Amino acid sequence: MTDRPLVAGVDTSTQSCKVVVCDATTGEVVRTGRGTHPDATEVEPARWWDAWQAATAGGLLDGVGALAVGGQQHGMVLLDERDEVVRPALLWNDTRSAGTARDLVDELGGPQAWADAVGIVPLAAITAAKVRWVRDTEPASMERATRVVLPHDWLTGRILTDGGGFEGWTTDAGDASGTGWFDAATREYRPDLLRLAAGRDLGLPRVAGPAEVVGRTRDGMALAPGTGDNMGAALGLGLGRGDVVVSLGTSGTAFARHDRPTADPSGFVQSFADAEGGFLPLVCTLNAARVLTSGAAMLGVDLAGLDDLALAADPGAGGLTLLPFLDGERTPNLPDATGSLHGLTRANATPENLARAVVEGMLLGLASAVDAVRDRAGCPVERVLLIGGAAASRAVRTVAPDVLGAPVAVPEPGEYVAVGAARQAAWALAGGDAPPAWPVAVEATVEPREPERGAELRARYADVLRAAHP
Ligand SMILES: Nc1ncnc2c1ncn2[C@@H]1O[C@H](COP(=O)(O)OP(=O)(O)O)[C@@H](O)[C@H]1O
Ligand SMILES: O=C(CO)[C@@H](O)[C@H](O)COP(=O)(O)O
Repeated sequence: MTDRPLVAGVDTSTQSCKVVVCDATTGEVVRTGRGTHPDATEVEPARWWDAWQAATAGGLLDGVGALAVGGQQHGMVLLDERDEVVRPALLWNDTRSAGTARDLVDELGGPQAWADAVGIVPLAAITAAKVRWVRDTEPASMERATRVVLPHDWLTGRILTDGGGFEGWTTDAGDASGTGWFDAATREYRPDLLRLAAGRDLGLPRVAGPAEVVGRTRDGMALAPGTGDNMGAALGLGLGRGDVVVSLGTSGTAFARHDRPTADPSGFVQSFADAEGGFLPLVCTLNAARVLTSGAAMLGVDLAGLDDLALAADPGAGGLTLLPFLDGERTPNLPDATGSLHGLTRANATPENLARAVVEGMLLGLASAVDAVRDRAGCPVERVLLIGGAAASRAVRTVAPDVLGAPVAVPEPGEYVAVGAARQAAWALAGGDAPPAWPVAVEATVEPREPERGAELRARYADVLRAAHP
C-alpha cells in the first residue's frame, strides 16, 4: 500500500478487462488486475461486470480517488425502462449488420452524405447499423428498448450503481463519435440519424465534458466520463504531431490526433472525436492479434514459436502473401471475405515462410491503414507507435518498419488504454484545462532497414488484394 494519491483506469476491451492503478502525479503504474471476456461477438454485459470484479478483487482499488473506464468502441447495449439489458450487446466485430449498414448509407443519400453529417460512413461495426439490425431482425427487442448506451457507458453506470452514486447515464464525445448519431465536428447528437436507424426515438447518455466528475461512489471515489479504447490509448500515449499509433489488439487500428474533423466518403478513415477536445481520424481492421494466434495454431506452435519461425524466413516469405481476412474485413469493407494464401509453390511451402506470411499479411493490412491516415486525413507520419497485445511479438517488431514503411517505436510494455483512462481520472481529480503530464518511456525508434523491399511487399499485397476482390 502507498500514501500517494492514486487513480485507476480500466480497459474493458474485446478480450478482457484490464485495470491499472497509477500514481496520480507521475502516472507510475503501481498495481494491475485483469479478468477475461467471452470469445464472442455478442456478449451479455453481465460478463463484463464479472470480469471487472475479477480484475479488481483483493483490494486492487484501495485508496483510489478517481477512476475512468475506456472501452471497446461501437458496441450496442440496449436498455429497457428499468435499465435492464434487453439483449446481449452486439460488439464492433459482429458483421451481421453489414446489410443494414448499406441500407442506412443509401437512405441518407450515399457515403458523402454520411461523411458530411457525422464524419463516418456506416459499416457493420457502427452502432447505428446494429440498432437497425435489431429493428429489422428482432422487432420485439427494439419494442422493449428505451435507451442505447456503449460498453464503456454501461460499465461506468454499473460501477456507480454498485457504489450507490448513479445519477444518470453518461458518455463522452470520443466514444459517442463512433455511433453514427453524433457529429464529432459539432460535438452534438443527431437524433434524426438515430431515428433513421431505430425507427423511433431512443434515450441517449448525456455527453460529459472531458474531465468532468460524472458521479461518486459512497466511498468517495470519483468517476470521470471514460472514453472509447482508441481515444484512451491516445490519451495514455500523449501523442504529438507526426505520431501515428498502430494498435494490434483484436482489432488493428491506425490513428493520429488532429486539430480538425475529416470527412472521407470512402469510409476508410473515420473522423472520431478524441478525449481532449480534439479529433482522432482512425482506420480499423478486423484482423490483428488473432491472425497470429490462428497462424500459430495452424503451425502447431505457441506465439514464441511463431516468432522463431517467422524470423528464420527471409522477408517476403519466399513469395507467399496472406490476405488476413480471417474474421471478414472492415477496412477494406469486405464483411464476408475469408483469409487466403497466395503464391504457394513446392519450393516455398515451409513452416518458416508460412509464419512469415502470417506476420507480414497482418501488418500489410495495417500498412494501408497508416497510408490512409496520412493521405486521406492529412496526418504526417514521422513515427509509428506500436501498441496492443501483439506489439509484444518479436517478429512483429522486426518486420513492422519495412512493411509499414515508417520508423517504428514501441512504448514500454503497458496497457495504454487503461493508462489513458487513469490519466483522464487524474485530470478530473485535479481539474484544469489539460490532463497532467505523464511521461511515456519509448524504446529507440527503428528505421526501415530495407525500404525498397517493404515497398515491393506493399505493391504485391495490393495486387493480390485487387485480384481476389476486384
Ligand atoms: N507475444 C505475443 N505475440 C503475439 N500476440 C500476442 C502476444 N502477447 C499477447 N498477444 C495477443 O494480444 C491479444 C490481446 O491484445 P489486447 O490488446 O489486450 O486485445 P483487446 O484489447 O482487443 O482485448 C491476444 O489475441 C493475444 O494472443
Ligand atoms: O472498432 C474499433 C475502433 O473503431 C475497435 O478498435 C474496437 O474499439 C475494439 O478494440 P480492441 O478491443 O481490439 O482493442
